Amino acid sequence: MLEVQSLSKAYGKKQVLDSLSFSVKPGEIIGLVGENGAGKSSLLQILASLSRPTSGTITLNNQSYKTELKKVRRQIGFAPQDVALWEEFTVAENMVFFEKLAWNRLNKDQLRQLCSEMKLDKWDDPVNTLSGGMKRKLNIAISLIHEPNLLLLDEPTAGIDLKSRKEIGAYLNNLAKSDGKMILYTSHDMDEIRQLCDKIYCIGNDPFYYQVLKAYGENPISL
Ligand SMILES: Nc1ncnc2c1ncn2[C@@H]1O[C@H](COP(=O)(O)OP(=O)(O)OP(=O)(O)O)[C@@H](O)[C@H]1O
Repeated sequence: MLEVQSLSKAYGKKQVLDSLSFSVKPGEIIGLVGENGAGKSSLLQILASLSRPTSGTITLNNQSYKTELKKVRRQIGFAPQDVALWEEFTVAENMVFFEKLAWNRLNKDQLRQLCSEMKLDKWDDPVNTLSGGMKRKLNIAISLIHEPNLLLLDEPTAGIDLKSRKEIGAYLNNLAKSDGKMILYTSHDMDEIRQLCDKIYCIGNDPFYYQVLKAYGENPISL
């Protein structure tokens, strides 16, 4: 379980996140929504342990981000908004490269299987010949190599076609429901969020998203 207590983040004098408290249980998919600049990416970066909060506490499966960071990091998978891949190398070469940086060992067949589960079958193709959606799938596959418990995805479906969205959604749903992974996910697509997520957290001071989701009959939680 991920537990966040009174988490705040300021950049200089600019307060971005103000005393957020929430939790995520195994098997839950949480949608994070909010206007541009509300702080969604800032929150994911803090939860990915790439940035520090100004104040507040976070624990993952009872392990503290402050005192047990090494153990915590092993349990986190993060796919940032910007796709970071070796463009000239093939899908296979990228997977093998990132496997070398991971904590656990997977052989080539297992890495290929990970890509196939994402419906990414271009194993021998250079990344610079892939579509944006395929690159995003590869980014997610890479974030799963070390079998994290907590998966943080920053707009994984931005700018990709409906079929790939559905495939990514189905895959994430399976990861949560079959493997018990905790997934936090940002998107500006309300239909997708409503279909995929168990809970929706609205970040920021603007009540727009909250009101839209209420009008859809959802029960969003304002953080
Ligand atoms: N490293 C930084 N230094 C200073 N300000 C920052 C930094 N990172 C983010 N910010 C500011 O914090 C605010 C929140 O940014 P963030 O990227 O977290 O929002 P977001 O909700 O993810 O936005 P978007 O939907 O556009 O991706 C913005 O005003 C941004 O300019």
